Amino acid sequence: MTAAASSSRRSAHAEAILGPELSARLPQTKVLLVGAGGIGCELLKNVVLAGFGNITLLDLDTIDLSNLNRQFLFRKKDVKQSKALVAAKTASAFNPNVRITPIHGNIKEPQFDISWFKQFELVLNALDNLDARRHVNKMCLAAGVPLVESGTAGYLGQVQPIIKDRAECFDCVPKPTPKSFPVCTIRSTPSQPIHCIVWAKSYLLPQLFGEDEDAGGELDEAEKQGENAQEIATLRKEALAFKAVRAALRAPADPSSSDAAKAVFQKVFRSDVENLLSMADMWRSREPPTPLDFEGIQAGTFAVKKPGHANGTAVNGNHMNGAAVKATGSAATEQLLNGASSSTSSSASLKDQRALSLQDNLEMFVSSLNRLAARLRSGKEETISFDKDDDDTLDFVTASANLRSFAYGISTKSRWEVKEMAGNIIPAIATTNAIISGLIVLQAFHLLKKAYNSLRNVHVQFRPNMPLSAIKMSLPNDGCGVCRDTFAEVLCDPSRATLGDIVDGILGDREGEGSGTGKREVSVYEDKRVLSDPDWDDNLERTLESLNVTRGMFLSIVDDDGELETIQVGIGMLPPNHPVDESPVILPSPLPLPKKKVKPQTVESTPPPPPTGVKRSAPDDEDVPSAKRARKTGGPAPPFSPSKKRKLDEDGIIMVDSADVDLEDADIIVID
Ligand SMILES: Nc1ncnc2c1ncn2[C@@H]1O[C@H](COP(=O)(O)OP(=O)(O)OP(=O)(O)O)[C@@H](O)[C@H]1O
Ligand SMILES: [Zn+2]
Repeated sequence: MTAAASSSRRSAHAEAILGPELSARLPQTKVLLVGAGGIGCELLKNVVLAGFGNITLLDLDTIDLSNLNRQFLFRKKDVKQSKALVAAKTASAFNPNVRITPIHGNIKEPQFDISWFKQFELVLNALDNLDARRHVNKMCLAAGVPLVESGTAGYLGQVQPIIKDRAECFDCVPKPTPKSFPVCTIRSTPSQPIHCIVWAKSYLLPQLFGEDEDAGGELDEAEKQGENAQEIATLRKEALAFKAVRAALRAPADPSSSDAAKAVFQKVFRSDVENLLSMADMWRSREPPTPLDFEGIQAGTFAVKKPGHANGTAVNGNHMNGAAVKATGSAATEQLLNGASSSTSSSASLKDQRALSLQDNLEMFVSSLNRLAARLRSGKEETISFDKDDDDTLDFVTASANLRSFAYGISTKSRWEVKEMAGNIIPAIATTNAIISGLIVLQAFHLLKKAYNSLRNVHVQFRPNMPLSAIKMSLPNDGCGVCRDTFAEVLCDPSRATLGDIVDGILGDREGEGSGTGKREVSVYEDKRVLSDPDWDDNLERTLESLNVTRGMFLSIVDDDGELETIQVGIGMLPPNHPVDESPVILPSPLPLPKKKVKPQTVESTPPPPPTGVKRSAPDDEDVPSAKRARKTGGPAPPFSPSKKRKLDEDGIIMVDSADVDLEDADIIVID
């Protein structure tokens, strides 16, 4: 058979389904796939077999052994190789006519700017995190390229076509916080195993093995600002106590000694619990905790009441909302006998899945703490953070969480369960990825054909009588702070172009037809940094480079009267042949003309203009004076020190300050 005949037989089915026009276009259609993981591998196979001929595949990661159960373009020999490169190589063999360009990189890198995105007719996302999804959403809006967004979490999945001005963008609907726990639930009144696990992973472990934070300075500041003095005194006492145990963990010691472990134990499972117990009000309507006794547990003479039943938990996966999805946690671990050795049911024979007794947990606590301390003492690591695949940290979190559960009468979890919960693991299901990848391609066809009425938001759901639901597209949210902006691109040399060149250039003089909106009162931001406002123009004469504004970033020009849409100016690079003696700025033509805002209230993103006042000037000694004026967020100080709170936020676990939250209600873990 000739090559031509084989090729026409290969595409016969696709042609029959897609029709001659679309199938003739596909070999030339340039498509970008972002992510070569669970969805990405399936999707790449689909787009190659559907007949797309020019595919760019981008992923920042290398192949892990654990990917092989569902990422079928990879084999064992490929472990540690670039996902993009291996996937491209494997899938190229499915069609000799396809050109796949793999890129091993992060989609947020500056070279992937608006101009770069503009080369594609279509972008398909197969990502696993909100941050990257938000970024691609914005870049596609700015570049005017349609996007198909997707995500799966266990049995659930979603596909969302996004096209500027015609359908909601990824940010039109605020995403629910993945998980949120009131700080005091984690800190003082845990009632579920997950509360103890979060405490061990995101509070205790960083306190002992994370960066040494000068809580003192922050507390001084909080005191000056009139925060509750008693609370600050308690926090100060606690910070000092932690300083002492941190020092003990780092001091040279006999590796077989359990002194440091005992000191930590006495502090967190005894003194802190006793302190809490002394606040009688707290325990009027809930069971008081029991301080634990180190020697008593070791000797088998110490007993706590039997733990109650815990509910299943919620964990967070790569569902596109970043929302937690309820996973049916295994039944509450068996009621444990105090100090007795573990039960030996058949399922418990697997080492990681057995239920751990109080004694087992104490042993694991001491040994893991000593192992972690030895790592610090060896000088190879300065800090240690949680990693589900790091046995020492997993043991420590399992044991600490379970000991806390014992103190609070909560059921405990096996090491296996803790790994799943602390590592935010939802078992990925290859079939869901396959269904979603098929649906992505169907939506991609609608976009290519401009069959906008056929576009659908599709959900794969856990409902046997209706596993798929397809919803007509909603129009963009007028309050969306992302897709309601007006986008433009400026090509410039950041070392020569000033902020004023860009802002004045984009606003234009308004004398000629289509020449911008003219001079008006605006504030300029880069992300959350204020670079100028009507009363503060010092930065306008500075170069973008000196303001740390570089390729790939956006300058947001916000109308101070709040009447016109914000202009988002993407910073791109001058063409290589641009003469050096010419202006270092190429403005878009025509200049962007932002529309009147429908509603002044934005959902999120673009920060509101700061309050204007007297003219301020930037202090001379500051490199980027504007950074100082970044928006302030956050309410009253949480019981964690502010920097600790930030840490927890970054960790993906949001602590809600619960001063005015009803505890019973707030205990609910948010799920999508
Ligand atoms: N900013 C980014 N730039 C490029 N690729 C990204 C970015 N963020 C995530 N990815 C890629 O998106 C893919 C998502 O795939 P998936 O959800 O299957 O995750 P995974 O890392 O392969 O699996 P698991 O998290 O279960 O180990 C990953 O391969 C990841 O490397
Ligand atoms: Zn939007």
